[in-house]
Amino acid sequence: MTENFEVAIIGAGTAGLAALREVRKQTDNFVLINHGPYGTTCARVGCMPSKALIEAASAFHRRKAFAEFGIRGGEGLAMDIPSALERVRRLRDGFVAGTLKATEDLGARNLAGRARFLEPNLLEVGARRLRAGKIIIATGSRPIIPEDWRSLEDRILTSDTLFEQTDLPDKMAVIGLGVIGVEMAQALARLGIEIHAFDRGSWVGNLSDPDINQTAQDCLETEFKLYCGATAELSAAEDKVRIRAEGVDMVVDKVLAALGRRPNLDGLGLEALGLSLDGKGVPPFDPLTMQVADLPIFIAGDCNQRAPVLHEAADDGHIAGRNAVAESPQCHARRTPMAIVFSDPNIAQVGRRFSDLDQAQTLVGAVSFKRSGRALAAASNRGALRVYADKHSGTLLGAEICAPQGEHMAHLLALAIQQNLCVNDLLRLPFYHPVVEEGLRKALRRLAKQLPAAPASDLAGCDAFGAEALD
Ligand SMILES: Cc1cc2nc3c(=O)[nH]c(=O)nc-3n(C[C@H](O)[C@H](O)[C@H](O)COP(=O)(O)OP(=O)(O)OC[C@H]3O[C@@H](n4cnc5c(N)ncnc54)[C@H](O)[C@@H]3O)c2cc1C
Ligand SMILES: NC(=O)c1ccc[n+]([C@@H]2O[C@H](COP(=O)([O-])OP(=O)(O)OC[C@H]3O[C@@H](n4cnc5c(N)ncnc54)[C@H](O)[C@@H]3O)[C@@H](O)[C@H]2O)c1
Repeated sequence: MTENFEVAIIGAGTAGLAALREVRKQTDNFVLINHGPYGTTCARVGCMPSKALIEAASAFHRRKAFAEFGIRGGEGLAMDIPSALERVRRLRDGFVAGTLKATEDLGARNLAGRARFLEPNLLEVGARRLRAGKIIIATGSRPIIPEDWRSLEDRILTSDTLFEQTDLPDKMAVIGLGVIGVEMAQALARLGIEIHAFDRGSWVGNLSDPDINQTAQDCLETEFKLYCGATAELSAAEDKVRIRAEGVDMVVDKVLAALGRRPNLDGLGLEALGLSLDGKGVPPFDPLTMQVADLPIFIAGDCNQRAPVLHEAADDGHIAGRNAVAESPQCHARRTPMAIVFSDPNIAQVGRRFSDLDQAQTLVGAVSFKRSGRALAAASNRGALRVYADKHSGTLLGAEICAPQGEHMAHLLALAIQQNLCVNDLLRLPFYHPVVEEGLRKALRRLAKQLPAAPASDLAGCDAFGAEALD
């Protein structure tokens, strides 16, 4: 017998739950299908446990600046890694419990099982057949592990297993220096583990501006060994792992694989939709409506690979949920792109990527944080930032950042870009003293010098003194 629903949501992660919140406002005739653990990737194995580990590692790392501040005894401090990991899991459990509240009153409308499309409106879950007017795919993604690494079994960790460890070994490799690789390599190094980090490409943290990429590499290299442009070959060495790459032959205890994530779309029966899928198995969809081609199907969150970060997954789910219960799909304006790597210094990207800009039409304002007054006071004076603006109008286009408290400057810039502000508009706004944002202002002033001057009566035209205590 086929059961009938107005809406079926596949996946109870951030995107699926955001969709559920919207669908429930309009109908009770829905079903949520989830295959795998509940609790969302973000809370269970993603944003939250990773940030908890980073905080522990950074707190311990701070001892290295103690002598500079006149604090003695920092060398005598020790890291208790099992306790740090226990705290990560304790916090994680609290975050997961919070997400479970979203499904606790669903009863039979919450179905544990793997969904598979038989037709665009018909799903199979185990022995059950569910027909739904609209279907939302929100199945997330999973870490990529190359097939030939699988024989190394638990010597290969991923973000799915790292936080489950009760202790960590003395020497590890991190392979892949995108977002997870950079965050975790630095955190593990700060916990006291000898880290060797490899990427087959030459970019770290998904940056695309060569100057900021170099700055980021210079900063990270002071804490662990970086091998960029090195494809690592792995093999077993007794109970350890041998790593060979150009000029490298070493044995490590464990490897953290951070090679990217694959969308959980295989096994969903998407071939039943009659669409051509891209190389990652993603069907064509409209990012403004989340609709898949012209089908009564929506695709939200990491599984569509558009912007695999939390707030975008939540927005995707919101749009998909609203459109699944709308008479016809409505377009939604999307937010200014923003990505933050929680390394120290923070690495961030806002607005358009440097690599996507037409360089002939773009002005750049750059600043180093080596002499930032506030960063000097905090002994965190390293990093740089580059802001991009349209050559003719001065409109802010984007920025790439590797700077202390870069996460906050990224938000400020995202706000300005979303409001279509120009360089001088932003320079007219207040900057307090002494804050790291004065560094951003310096970069903006350098941009302003390349644009027609602001009116003399305008505070946007204030010059710098060139002394940390005056600017
Ligand atoms: C280590 C790590 C750190 C991160 N840190 C950050 C951060 O600091 N900031 C940030 O913005 N983002 C971060 N992210 C990214 C963020 O976690 C994701 O973008 C977000 O969680 C994606 O949500 P989602 O709903 O698409 O997927 P998920 O939360 O993974 O939900 C997918 C759900 O679908 C279920 N499912 C899968 N296949 C099927 C199927 N066939 N049938 C039914 N159900 C299925 C899964 O069990 C899961 O419950 C991080 C990710 C990782 C891995
Ligand atoms: N702070 C955050 O917002 C945050 C934190 C963690 C994860 N995430 C999300 O999770 C997603 C996945 O993160 P990720 O770091 O796994 O992927 P990623 O795509 O960011 O980086 C993967 C890296 O692995 C490298 N790589 C791939 N195959 C390789 C190989 N065989 N050998 C060596 N290097 C190889 C790539 O060159 C790339 O630099 C990201 O897209 C991100 O959006 C976000």
